[in-house]
Amino acid sequence: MMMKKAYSARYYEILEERRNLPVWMQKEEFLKTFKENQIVMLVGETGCGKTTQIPQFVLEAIADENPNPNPSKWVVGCTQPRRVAAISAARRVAQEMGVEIGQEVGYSVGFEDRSSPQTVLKYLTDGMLLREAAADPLLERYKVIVLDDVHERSLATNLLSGILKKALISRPDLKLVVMSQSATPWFHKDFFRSEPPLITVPGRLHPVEILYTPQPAMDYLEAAIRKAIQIHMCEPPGDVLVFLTGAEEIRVACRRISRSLGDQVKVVPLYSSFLTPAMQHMIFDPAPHPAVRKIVVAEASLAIDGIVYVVDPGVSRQKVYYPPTGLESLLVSPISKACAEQRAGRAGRARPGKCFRLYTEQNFSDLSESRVPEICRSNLENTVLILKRLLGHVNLLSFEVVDPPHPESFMWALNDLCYLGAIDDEGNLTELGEEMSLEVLSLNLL
Ligand SMILES: Nc1ncnc2c1ncn2[C@@H]1O[C@H](COP(=O)(O)OP(=O)(O)OP(=O)(O)O)[C@@H](O)[C@H]1O
Repeated sequence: MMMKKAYSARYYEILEERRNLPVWMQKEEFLKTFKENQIVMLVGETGCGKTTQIPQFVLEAIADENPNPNPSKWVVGCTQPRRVAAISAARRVAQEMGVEIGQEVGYSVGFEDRSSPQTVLKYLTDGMLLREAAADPLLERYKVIVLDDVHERSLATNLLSGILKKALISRPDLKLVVMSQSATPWFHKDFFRSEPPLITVPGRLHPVEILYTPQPAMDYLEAAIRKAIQIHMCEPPGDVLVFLTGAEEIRVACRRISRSLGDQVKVVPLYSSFLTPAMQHMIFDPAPHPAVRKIVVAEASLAIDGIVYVVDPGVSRQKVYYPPTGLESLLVSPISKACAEQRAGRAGRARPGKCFRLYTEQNFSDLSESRVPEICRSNLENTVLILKRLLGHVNLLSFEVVDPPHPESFMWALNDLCYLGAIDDEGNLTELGEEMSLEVLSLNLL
């Protein structure tokens, strides 16, 4: 491949693990499809190897076609809706490729940029790529963009769909890979000029038994802590993944579980502001002894091996918009059925597992089918400010995105911004509008 150097024994060990991931079964099909098309769609279950392997296949395809590539012109950018996923994937892929993080493989999230002129594969949040598009709307420094986890329907990935749609027409040399865990509006044949090929990677999930509570838990934090302890006391060996909604709750739960079970378990918190390299080892490495059970308490999940039990309280912290006040807030809200199924799926990767839902079967049937796109849960005035700042004179009504808001809502947002003095009669940002857009950008996209 591209790093011409002697590899360590660990490199070959990891290579063996990688070759067992489901995406490797379709590597040749992917390489051929990628080489023959400008856009490729890929759908694959959690843990099949999308995030870590596909960008490396892309590097291989580019190297096949360009024997002397110029790193400053053919960077592969892989977006993630969450920081924790971008950092974790970059570190893992650097290890898999036997390179130092920040050199050939890097990441860029929030205020942290671990990339360099040598970087050929950069993991970044979708918000960071959107910011880069402000200065470089055709994304000239990228040869390939891999958009990951588009099923999450984040605002930034949605806005990137409009930017990429234009860039792909202006730059026939730019390529796009869109990856998802399930079918998404990206796959509708009308969004791009022609229908892109779709590669489906079959999962290898074992059956997962779903257990509901007879009554919904009144205090989901308390119920989740008790369930984790009970699983350890009553269930055969196997690691546990507990979903909670934020750093504070995760810290409380970790403390309480550790206090109750002591060194019979290894309790690991997983949230973005706490993802040090040492923490990452604790999350992915098996427990120090087979008799010790690993319990990961997470706000969002990564594909972690060895999980057999999942505790799902049925909620997550989500952006919610309340039109009468125009305010956006992060509220603990019910997840969708699709999200509940993905959470359950985390239990069945290694062997048959169990998912303990801390709510009733009726509560599950009442959940919405899939996640509401973030653009529909956001204050559109903020979205207009972001677009105006990033794209200048863009005609918002002709800016097509995969998950479009109602066209009239754009008009209302523009009217309100004019009324506030953030936009002038020609639709340009005023000085006040520039200031407001800067604030909105840093709050929404970092
Ligand atoms: N940071 C890491 N450290 C160790 N192993 C990892 C790490 N990240 C991923 N892996 C391994 O690679 C496998 C594939 O993970 P990957 O994130 O590529 O899957 P995925 O299909 O993208 O899953 P998802 O859709 O849930 O993101 C995991 O099951 C795990 O074995």
